[in-house]
Amino acid sequence: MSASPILITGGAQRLGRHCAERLAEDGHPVIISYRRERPELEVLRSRGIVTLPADFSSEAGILDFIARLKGETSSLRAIVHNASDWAPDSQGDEAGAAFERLFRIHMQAPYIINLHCRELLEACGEPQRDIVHMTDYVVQKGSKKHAAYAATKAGLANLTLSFAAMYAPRIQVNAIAPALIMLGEGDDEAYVEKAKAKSAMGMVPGPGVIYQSLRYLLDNRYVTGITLPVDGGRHLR
Ligand SMILES: NC(=O)C1=CN([C@@H]2O[C@H](COP(=O)(O)OP(=O)(O)OC[C@H]3O[C@@H](n4cnc5c(N)ncnc54)[C@H](OP(=O)(O)O)[C@@H]3O)[C@@H](O)[C@H]2O)C=CC1
Ligand SMILES: Nc1nc2c(c(=O)[nH]1)N=C([C@H](O)[C@@H](O)CO)CN2
Repeated sequence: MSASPILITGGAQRLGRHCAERLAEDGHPVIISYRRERPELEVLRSRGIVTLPADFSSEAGILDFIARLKGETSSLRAIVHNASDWAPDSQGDEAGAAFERLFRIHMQAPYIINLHCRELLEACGEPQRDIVHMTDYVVQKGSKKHAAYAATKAGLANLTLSFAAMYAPRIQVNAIAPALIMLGEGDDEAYVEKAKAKSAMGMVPGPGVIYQSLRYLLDNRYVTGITLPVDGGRHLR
């Protein structure tokens, strides 16, 4: 029986792309979702990674993606809910719609996909099946500038507990809570120094530390319902 694919949502760039490429190098079939077509997707396709368009900002978009995913595969080894929008808080009339959009991406999409795709994970004939939620260190402390982002990631963190209890023992459900892993294109030197100083390790590690953490969860038969901090010791500062 051929191996079941691993799905990474939002896998066209940065952490998701890194993990997709490393998983493919490790011999796993990989499916990613993306929202915007771009040249980098051809590189992923050339490496045998299946790319499916998805926009999780509406329930219809979530359900449309699930239908196409089920047309692509009859089983899944794992689902990594990585898609995310680090949007700063909107002010005024925009605030409600912006909050709702982050709720859909960070909470409703993982929730509906986990419910509708349980059957794909159950159909996997391999010894282990996993769901991994990408949350964030700020779940623990909130954020003055990204309150809606932090709150919806906190909701995703709580869904980890519920789905771990619901799906045990056949499916393990865990979260990874990064802090600063990769910089954004517009980050200037002052921002970098300030951001690095927030953790005890004082560094910007890059996406390899996330793949190491994902690998740990995918390879460990006895871990479920946990959140793995990958934050350089933010709590120590
Ligand atoms: N980078 C970091 O330092 C940190 C990251 N994290 C978390 O780790 C994960 C990966 O981070 P990172 O790689 O920086 O993520 P990105 O900000 O690069 O976002 C990942 C992908 O999410 C997709 N996405 C955004 N909105 C939607 C939507 N409405 N529907 C479908 N897909 C959407 C984007 O797709 P497209 O590009 O195709 O539009 C994007 O490629 C995220 O969950 C993030 O919150 C947490 C803390 C720190
Ligand atoms: N979807 C995203 N979420 C987050 C990002 C990002 O680039 N995309 N970046 C961060 C920052 O690195 C933050 O951790 C710095 O303190 C948080 N979430």
